[in-house]
Amino acid sequence: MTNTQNVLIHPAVDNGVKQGDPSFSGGVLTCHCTSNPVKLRVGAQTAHNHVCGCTKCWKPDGAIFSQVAVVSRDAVKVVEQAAKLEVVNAQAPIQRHRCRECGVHMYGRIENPDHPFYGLDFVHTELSKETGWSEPEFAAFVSSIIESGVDPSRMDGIRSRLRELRLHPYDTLSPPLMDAIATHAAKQQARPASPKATPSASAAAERQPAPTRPAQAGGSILARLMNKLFGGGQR
Ligand SMILES: N[C@@H](CCC(=O)N[C@@H](CS)C(=O)NCC(=O)O)C(=O)O
Ligand SMILES: [Zn+2]
Repeated sequence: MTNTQNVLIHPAVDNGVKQGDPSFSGGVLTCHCTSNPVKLRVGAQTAHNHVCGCTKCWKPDGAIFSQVAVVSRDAVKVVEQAAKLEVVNAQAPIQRHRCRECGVHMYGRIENPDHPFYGLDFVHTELSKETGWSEPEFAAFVSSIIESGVDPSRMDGIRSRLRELRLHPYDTLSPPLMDAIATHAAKQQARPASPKATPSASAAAERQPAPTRPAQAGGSILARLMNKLFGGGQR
């Protein structure tokens, strides 16, 4: 059995995941500057909170995962020191606004209205003193921690620890989020997500070799959408 002792994920979960309060309605996130910190008011409960192993999400010192949740962009407002914020990468699908002094990411915004998650901002609720934020539910982009320098031999222990914490490890996003992305892709393709085959059509399909799709520049619509969603490796 894999030893999960001494496996640290993120300070918010290392001592057990603390359940959120469904009636919680928001709070203020503060950057790490000791003077004139940036403050962000998030006026709603978050959703889809998770730990993320990707190299792009902000992590506190020493953590191998970030903790990140989504909230409606309408609920997010910078209330102090907005001038200290800069966008990490304006080309990335998620435009992460960080404090240029302490480096903490205050919020990530999707500006592309065609993105499946348009309308949602990404926030790190550990930056708030308030308790009751929605709890992390799963672990995303787990294999990506190797890109940050984690030795691949540690992956079994890390995945076991995540399971112990009931943060199911996925190498992309959770099934509900991947389903939302695929549903968006299917709609963009202007065909129903689950076309109903008539009995005669499916019998005919069994007799016929599978039709080959015309080659599309950049691959399938889902592949292109995934590229648009997660970017092409730029930081
Ligand atoms: N393996 C890549 C994965 C990066 C990635 O796709 N991150 C996801 C989860 S945060 C994403 O949505 N990226 C979009 C973006 O960074 O704008 C890495 O670790 O850098
Ligand atoms: Zn991430």
